[in-house]
Amino acid sequence: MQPAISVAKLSKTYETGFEALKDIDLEIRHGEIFALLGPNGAGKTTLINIICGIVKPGEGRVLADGHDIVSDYRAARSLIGLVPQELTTDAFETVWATVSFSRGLFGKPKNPAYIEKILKDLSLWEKKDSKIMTLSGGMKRRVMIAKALSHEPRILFLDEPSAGVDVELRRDMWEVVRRLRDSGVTIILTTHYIEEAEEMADRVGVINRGQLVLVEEKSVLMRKLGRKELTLQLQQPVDRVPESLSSFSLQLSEDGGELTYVYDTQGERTGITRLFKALEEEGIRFRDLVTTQSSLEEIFVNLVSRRQ
Ligand SMILES: Nc1ncnc2c1ncn2[C@@H]1O[C@H](COP(=O)(O)OP(=O)(O)OP(=O)(O)O)[C@@H](O)[C@H]1O
Repeated sequence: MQPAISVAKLSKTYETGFEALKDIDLEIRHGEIFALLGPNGAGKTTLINIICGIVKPGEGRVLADGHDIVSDYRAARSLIGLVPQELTTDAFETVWATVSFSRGLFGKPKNPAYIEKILKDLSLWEKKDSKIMTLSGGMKRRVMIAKALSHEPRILFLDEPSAGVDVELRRDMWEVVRRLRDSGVTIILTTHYIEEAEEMADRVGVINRGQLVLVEEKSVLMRKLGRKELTLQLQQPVDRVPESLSSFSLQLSEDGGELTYVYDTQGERTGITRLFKALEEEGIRFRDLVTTQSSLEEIFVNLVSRRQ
């Protein structure tokens, strides 16, 4: 099966000479929620806008379910729905008219039953005859999603879905997005909220200064996050780790004064009790200990700052 989206060697330089994307390779799988994480100005919107045909690509190639987004634009675009960062709806139209009109733009025949379904799924049914300007910000955002879904796309892009949205509504949005994924829609969302990526994504990509610096299963990232380091400051330095402690994969500091042990906080056993017993048997005493744990936030900050 073709990937939902395939991006190969994609670069983009704006007319100002600014290089917004550098040599991006990325494949999005069918049915996944992919979170593209990155600081302001990293290139997230540029990447999404290129895939959705709003910004012209530079070098490279983008396929949507095998269709080239330039040479086979209509086929590619009809597969894609985009919920942009800014709310862009006609304030004087009703919810029903706005969403139906969007469907028409894609040349799709009228399908009131389908429009009814998406409005109900997004809890907008009661508001179908309300003018957009009378809706709350959260409702307006739902309308944006309904518009993006109006032509039955199989791939949905959400650009910063929870920017400027309160915590409650954010949780609501996550629920909506999950339900869409369960119905078979592939979701790509951009965010700079690490919490959002943690909560929602099957895979996470980190983009910084136009480069994709990491793509990883969230579960793998979380396992890395579950790892903790225990550092023991020894009373007496040792010149090597004794043979009897080799099964613990300890790291000895250069001066021999510190031993570091990495363990999994989510594992059934951390091995710490066994380690302490083995140390005692070897006559190795410590005067202090420190534990540290890295968070997704820390991994993210490290990745981003390393490339400043
Ligand atoms: N039309 C344009 N002409 C020149 N530079 C642009 C243009 N559009 C975007 N840029 C620049 O490209 C860089 C990437 O912008 P982009 O909007 O893709 O970032 P982003 O990761 O989506 O950021 P944010 O989280 O702030 O939305 C920014 O430095 C931006 O100023």
